[in-house]
Amino acid sequence: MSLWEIIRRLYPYVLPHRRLVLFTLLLTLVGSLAAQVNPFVLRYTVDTVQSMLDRNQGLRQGADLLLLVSGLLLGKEIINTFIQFGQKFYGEKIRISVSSTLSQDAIHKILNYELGFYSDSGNQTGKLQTRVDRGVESLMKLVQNFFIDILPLFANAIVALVVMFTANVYVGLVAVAVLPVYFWISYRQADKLNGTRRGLRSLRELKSQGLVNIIDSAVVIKSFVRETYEEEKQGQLQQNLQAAQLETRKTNFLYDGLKTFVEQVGVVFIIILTAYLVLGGQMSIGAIMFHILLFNNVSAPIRQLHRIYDEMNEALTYSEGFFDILDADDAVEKTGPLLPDGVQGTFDLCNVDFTYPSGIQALHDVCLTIEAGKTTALVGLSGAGKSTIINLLCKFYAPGRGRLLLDGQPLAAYDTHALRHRIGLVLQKNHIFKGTIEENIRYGLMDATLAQIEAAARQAYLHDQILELPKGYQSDAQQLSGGQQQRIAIARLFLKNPPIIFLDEPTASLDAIATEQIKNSLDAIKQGRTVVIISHSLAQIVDADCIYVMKQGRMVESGTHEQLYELRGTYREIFDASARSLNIEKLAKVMVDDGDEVEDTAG
Ligand SMILES: Nc1ncnc2c1ncn2[C@@H]1O[C@H](COP(=O)(O)OP(=O)(O)OP(=O)(O)O)[C@@H](O)[C@H]1O
Repeated sequence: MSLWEIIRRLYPYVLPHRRLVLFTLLLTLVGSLAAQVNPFVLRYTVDTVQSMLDRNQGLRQGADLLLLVSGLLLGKEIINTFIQFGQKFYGEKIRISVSSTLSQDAIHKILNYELGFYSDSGNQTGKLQTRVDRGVESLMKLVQNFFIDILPLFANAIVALVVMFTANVYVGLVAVAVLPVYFWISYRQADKLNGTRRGLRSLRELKSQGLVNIIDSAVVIKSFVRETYEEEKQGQLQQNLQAAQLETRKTNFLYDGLKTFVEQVGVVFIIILTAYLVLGGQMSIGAIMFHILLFNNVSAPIRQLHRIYDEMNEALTYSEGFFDILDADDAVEKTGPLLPDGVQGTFDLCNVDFTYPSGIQALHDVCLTIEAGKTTALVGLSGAGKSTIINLLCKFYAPGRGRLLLDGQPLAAYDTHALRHRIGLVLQKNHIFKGTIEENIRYGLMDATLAQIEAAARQAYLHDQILELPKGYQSDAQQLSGGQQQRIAIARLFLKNPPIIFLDEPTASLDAIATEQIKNSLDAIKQGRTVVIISHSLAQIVDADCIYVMKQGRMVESGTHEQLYELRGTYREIFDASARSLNIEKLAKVMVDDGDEVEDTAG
């Protein structure tokens, strides 16, 4: 991305603040004129003092001059303080507003992209976060630099150069002659730092990620007694970091020294030239001070050049990744005009193929019908493609080939948000947001009353457990156990009360008692609704109106439990394996013996 392109992209963001920008520019102009006051005042002072000395005048006659000079310099400083405050404050104001609009735009876009966008290798959670943070940060540095550094410093330099040329063309030429050398050294410095800084940055990221990983995997590290191994890994990183830090410092010291040398050579030339002109009677003695101070105004911005160049490079590097996020228009979720208000909930998949963006083909020529108002179960071994079907039914992804219909209409033709309002989804692992239990359940219906939230929690068999917590519904939801968090997800479903329900292993992380309670609750909510359930637990699926059996992305069998059992195919294989893993024979025997005992006692 070129600098021009960045300016073009930032323009609409800065445009709403045009008055502020104009005001800041005006302040910059006044500031750059004020910056030239010192050289003029000092030249006047030196020349006047010189002429007073020539006339044998002393301190008494010079008092007025001192008063005037002090007044001028202090007055200028007071004005300068206000100007600098204005420049920095308004520059910062523009920067902060532009940065929050940019971040908000990125969030808006990301929220509206389809799921495939997140699973793209460049957009995985951490990477996306880094791209947004780095992009906004580097662009903002550019905006900030422009108003706070680049603009004021360069305005000062240009005004100072003009004054120098007006005073004497040769002096102006000496000042200009130093600039290319200065530019070249700064360019070399920035170029060299660019490489080392990038290395330094990635090492810092690795280091901080390393610490996060240690905390996340503390249990595994400790249980395998790998503390020394992890410490050595971090130690190596630390050493690389130290080397990179030292290299950056070394480069800076070297080039800064060179620049100071060139600047001083410039000062020496200006002193020699001005002294020559003074001795030749072409200038007053005050011109020496005058030219040195003006040259200082010219070289000040160039001293910052490598930093400005460096930050510009950073903006060029990171802004591309950031604007790519804003520009991913083809990833925006597709929607249609059809409102699903009266939908019955009959889904038809005909010859559906589906491949994830990563290239994994999860479904091959799948045909199935999910009947409205009935419970359909999807059964199959891990990775068979069951969750993928739910992903397609929720419109998280679109099928690659084949037809996907809802009530006879293509699913793609439905309004995506309206459709999702009618769907309730409970997964094996549901996200619990940072916040209270009440806030987390409320996610199912944002304007629910506390009574409705409590009722939903009761249906999910969570209410009594919440009341036992010291802060009740205000407790931190992320501190709950896995099973309790699962019940929050189920409470959300009860609160949302949708006509279509997709359950993907809804009771996987619950204990036996909770599983039974939730099963009873879900059985109640299932009545009259379209339900698709995925479960490895037989108890959850044997009652289903229709069971589809999947194997390696293909639909291999379908029917009721009894029909599939008799078929002696894949379903029967899974069923028998489940029965064996549950040790059903022994459990049944215990239950029969227990029953006999009860009968004996009764008899
Ligand atoms: N987001 C994704 N990106 C890429 N591939 C995926 C994604 N989700 C699933 N897959 C792949 O698609 C295939 C089917 O996965 P799916 O989750 O649908 O299986 P499943 O039958 O639900 O399995 P399980 O019972 O373990 O949940 C697997 O090979 C899986 O690796």
